[in-house]
Amino acid sequence: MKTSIATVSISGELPEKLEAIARAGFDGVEIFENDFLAFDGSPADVGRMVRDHGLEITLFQPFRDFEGMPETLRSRTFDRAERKFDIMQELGTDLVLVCSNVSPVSLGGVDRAAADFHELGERAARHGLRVGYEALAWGRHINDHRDAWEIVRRADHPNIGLILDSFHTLSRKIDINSIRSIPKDKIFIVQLADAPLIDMDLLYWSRHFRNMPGEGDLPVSTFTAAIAETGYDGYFSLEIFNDQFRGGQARSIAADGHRSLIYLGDQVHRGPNAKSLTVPPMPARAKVQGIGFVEFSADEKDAADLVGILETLGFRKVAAHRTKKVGLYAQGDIRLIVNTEEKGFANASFAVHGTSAYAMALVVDDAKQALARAVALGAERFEQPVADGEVQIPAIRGVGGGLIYLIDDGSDLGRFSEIDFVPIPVEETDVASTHLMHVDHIAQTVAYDEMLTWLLFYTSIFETRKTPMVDIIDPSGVVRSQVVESADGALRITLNGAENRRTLAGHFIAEKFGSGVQHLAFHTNDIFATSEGLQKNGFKPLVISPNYYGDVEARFGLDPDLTEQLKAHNILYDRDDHGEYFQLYSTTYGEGFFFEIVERRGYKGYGAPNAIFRIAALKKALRPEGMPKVES
Ligand SMILES: O=C(O)c1ccc(O)c(O)c1
Ligand SMILES: [Mg+2]
Repeated sequence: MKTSIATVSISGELPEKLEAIARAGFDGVEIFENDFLAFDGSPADVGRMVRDHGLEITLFQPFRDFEGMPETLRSRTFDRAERKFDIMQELGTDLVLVCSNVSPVSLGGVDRAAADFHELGERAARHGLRVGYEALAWGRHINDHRDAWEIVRRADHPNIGLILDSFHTLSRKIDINSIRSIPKDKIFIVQLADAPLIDMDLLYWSRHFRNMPGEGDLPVSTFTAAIAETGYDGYFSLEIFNDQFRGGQARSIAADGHRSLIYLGDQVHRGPNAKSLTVPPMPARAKVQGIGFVEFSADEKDAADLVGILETLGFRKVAAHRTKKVGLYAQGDIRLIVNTEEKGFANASFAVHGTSAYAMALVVDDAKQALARAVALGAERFEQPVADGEVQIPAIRGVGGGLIYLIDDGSDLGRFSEIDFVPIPVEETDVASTHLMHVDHIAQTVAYDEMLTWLLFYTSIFETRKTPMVDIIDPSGVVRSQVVESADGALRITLNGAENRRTLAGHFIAEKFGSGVQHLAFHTNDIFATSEGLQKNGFKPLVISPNYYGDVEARFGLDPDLTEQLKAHNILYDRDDHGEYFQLYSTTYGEGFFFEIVERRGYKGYGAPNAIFRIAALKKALRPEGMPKVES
């Protein structure tokens, strides 16, 4: 496969778009007519600029309202086409996209349209050009690729072919099997776009909500597999009309687009009957076995406070780094690292973001393979000098510039804590046991327009899936929440996208100077026993409004004794088809970081219905005692 993207998919002026597209690694670019019209250079200038970036123009588009025009308008339509042919020759591209006619005056009839295309093919051939026909999902007479294909077939001209666009086919739920019988040389190019499932007018949905393959809910990989089965191995071109992308960062949108195509190619290539698709070789998605550790960067003063909280949570210092000011705290399978080094990446991260959980380690089957896949998908590798004999753990940059370490059990990477750390002998302590077992989930807060970037990042590199987006109501706005999780729950990451800085999540991003881990949730098998241990340790739970408990009792028909217990321990409750969920929160630490403790009795979700109460309580706790509310 070769990769291309339409200029319409990216924000900025044409030169900026091309720079971003080239830098992201695309082979080609579709020139959208409006981008060309708004640019004050000649078509030849544009062509040169594209080629100077090492790109090829895959097509020029769109040419609208061509086929089936009544006689009076027909000859003008052909004249219009001739003018486009001249521009294309100057630009240096041989393909134009004709989308199906939407004009109310256009006439139907497959043979009439085929005759028009035959004639257009003759004219295009004189210029050495080709014409691809695409069925818009809202075309007046032609809105199904099967009908467009029939017209192309009847036009019977070597310079006339078909353009398939996943959005138009999938938005109308057209049978994908119908693609398999199209000869590959009649598919002139394939356009790809995904979209979230929203029930709305097709044209509006298409023009505003498309997103990169893998970011939405359409079966784009099944569509692409059907195309690969024809033997087609040409350009796959992203054509993404998206309001958010138009206003976004050109470089990151382009990078996401390239990642989405490479990931899609890899997925399709791994399936049956698609071996003719040429894709960059890379290891399969990494299966995550668990969270190896979470690392905080802090200065000495903040670290003392943080360690104090960790102790109330029942953690104990179990090892100290051989050469660095780094301590390892553990409980059950949970390992937390507190790094107070005055140099290196952790310190740089502290300087920018303050105390934060800036790194996490994922335990995978093979860390080197996982790293190779991440790098093949455009992730940024991270390395910093290590002392002699210490382990260089493979790492990539993640959310907010933080780190994701990749460790495995098959090499020294899994034993880094034995190699780099000196154990601290177990002492008698008066810290009560709190029965925390493993990290249940890691909650990362990101700017709203980064949500799709990180969803694609995690799902393309690791064996995970994303859950549908849910809206979390914060008293000051909406926070969009979406989960990335592995099937067995070994990796669970909740991504929260904040649209404004008055929400708890938005405040966190503003005060921390960027995205990052906002809370860590630990699992217990007995939340009431945990709560008792926490109380003994002086842990300060987040106090939940008493009104909550009356409602929860009524909603779920809870035994009043249970409600009383929940209330006494400030535990939130939820239930789904699989079971029950219990949640207990800490108050906030610093600018809105907190801990959560959960008990899942079969429950699969994340307590979204409780978020509004939790957020209200956290915001109350964030405000200094007696101070009026500053934000509104
Ligand atoms: O929305 C449109 O008009 C439009 C134009 C050209 C395309 O290739 C397309 O998929 C949609
Ligand atoms: Mg299209």
